[in-house]
Amino acid sequence: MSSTENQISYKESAIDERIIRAVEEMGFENMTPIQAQAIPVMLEGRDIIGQAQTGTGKTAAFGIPVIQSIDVNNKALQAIVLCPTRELAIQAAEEMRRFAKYMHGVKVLPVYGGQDISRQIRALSGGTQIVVGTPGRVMDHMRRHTIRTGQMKIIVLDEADEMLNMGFREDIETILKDMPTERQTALFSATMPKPILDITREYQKADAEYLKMTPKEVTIPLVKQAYYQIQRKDKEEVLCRLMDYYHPKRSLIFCNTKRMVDELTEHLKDRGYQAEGLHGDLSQNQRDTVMNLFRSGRTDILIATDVAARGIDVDNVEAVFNFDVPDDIEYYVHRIGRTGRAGKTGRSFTLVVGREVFKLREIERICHTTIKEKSVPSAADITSVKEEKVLSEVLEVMQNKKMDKTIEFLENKLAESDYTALELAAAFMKLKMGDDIKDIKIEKYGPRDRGFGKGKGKGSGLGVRGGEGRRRDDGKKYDGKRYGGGKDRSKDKGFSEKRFTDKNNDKRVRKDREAPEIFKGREKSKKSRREAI
Ligand SMILES: Nc1ncnc2c1ncn2[C@@H]1O[C@H](COP(=O)(O)OP(=O)(O)OP(=O)(O)O)[C@@H](O)[C@H]1O
Ligand SMILES: [Mg+2]
Repeated sequence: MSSTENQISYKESAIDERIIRAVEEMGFENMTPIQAQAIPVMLEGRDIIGQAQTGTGKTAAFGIPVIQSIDVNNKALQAIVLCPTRELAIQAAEEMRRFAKYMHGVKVLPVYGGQDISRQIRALSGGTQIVVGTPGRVMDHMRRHTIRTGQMKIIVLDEADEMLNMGFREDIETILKDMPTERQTALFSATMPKPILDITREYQKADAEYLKMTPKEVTIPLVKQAYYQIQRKDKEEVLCRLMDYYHPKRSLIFCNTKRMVDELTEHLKDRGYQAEGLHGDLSQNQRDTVMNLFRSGRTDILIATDVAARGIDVDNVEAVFNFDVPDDIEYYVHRIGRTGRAGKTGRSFTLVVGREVFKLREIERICHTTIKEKSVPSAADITSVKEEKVLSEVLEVMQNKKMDKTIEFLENKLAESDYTALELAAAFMKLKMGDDIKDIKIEKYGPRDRGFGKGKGKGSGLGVRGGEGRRRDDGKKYDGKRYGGGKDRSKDKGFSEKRFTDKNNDKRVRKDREAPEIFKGREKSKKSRREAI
């Protein structure tokens, strides 16, 4: 992790030595800031809201104290961690199991929709003390009395803002009501929009600690952010050029709809890229297979809807592409946060068509970040990058392989031909480089877009956020009305300016304004778009 002054090692903390042993084996040396601040508070048994940038170790910030709080002699369920997606539940459960490696007798179980329930029931009856699950499936088990909350001590809401926003609010309330009132409630996320922060007060004790580790900049500075102003028809071409130019080790590409994910996956596969798609319409098995392929590196490009935006931690994701500009600012933050994790650097690329540039300006303004406009690499740029790459591979072969026999063979062949050795080398390079890159000219604007995107945008109304139609893990539709306690949603308009600011420090007054022309009609289309995720 990035070094800061006053680093605290795990050894200096009140963490159980068996957990420290496991954590050190995982290669962690010093606590990240959120861990250093949150772990002591949680070990004291106090309620907490932990807000820290993406990839800064929030899982350990709650995972370690949850494990330490378990009474190993008690086989009853003692803690629940709720996550918005199945993939995240599996991931968080796995990380917690690693922390608990030497805490013999602690049992952690992931529980999520789409998985055989009878198998889960058997596992639950075998003395599981910590459940990590999606709200829908946890509720299901509560109804069946296969999860009993009577002896629960801690509940953690990972990606709390997302879960409360997505329409899990009722489920979460039901789960909380079922738990002993003396329980400890912890909420974590990289983003905590103010309306959500207000809601959280209902769930926590009055002395709850709000730890905000996010400086002004909500996005992680380790991610170099760029955008490309292009025409819709060139999106695929530009994406491929960027991948060829930067050739990231592993990439995550986000689209706004399931359909787009499928189309783009096909397109990239046709062009010879190793890509897999992930979205909510796939079966659990398919989702698991795709995630495993990506995690193991057998596929280096994952194309996904926002199901993969929150919390997913895959090593060496060097680039995140927003094939579509996300609808919500939070999603921009979480999507690009799949890279630049645990102190590593990363890049993000956002493809912007026409007036979408105003959305980007809004994101920049609210996140206090800079997204640099860049021009698309030309066919010549990519060719020279490819040439350099092939040449460096060739040089490696020259240094490391015995070539006497091959040289002899080529000498004989050349002697019989009119070709020079240089021509032969050039032909081999061509062969290795594949087809010539089409020299299509990429224009910034189409005839209808001309004149947009120049100068600073006036704001987009992007802060108008809705949960309408967003789909949940269990396939039910989200009920936007639940958000904000069923209040009139129009009141939520424009909270964006304040969403990332500390309540006490926020002196700014938001000028009321209407969404510019371009985003009128957005409300209408939002529902159908969300349903397609
Ligand atoms: N102290 C540490 N030292 C080194 N690596 C760490 C440390 N703590 C956590 N990590 C690693 O950092 C990565 C990111 O951690 P984690 O997934 O918990 O981030 P997060 O804050 O929850 O991010 P997000 O907001 O995206 O969910 C993981 O691979 C984790 O194993
Ligand atoms: Mg996380």
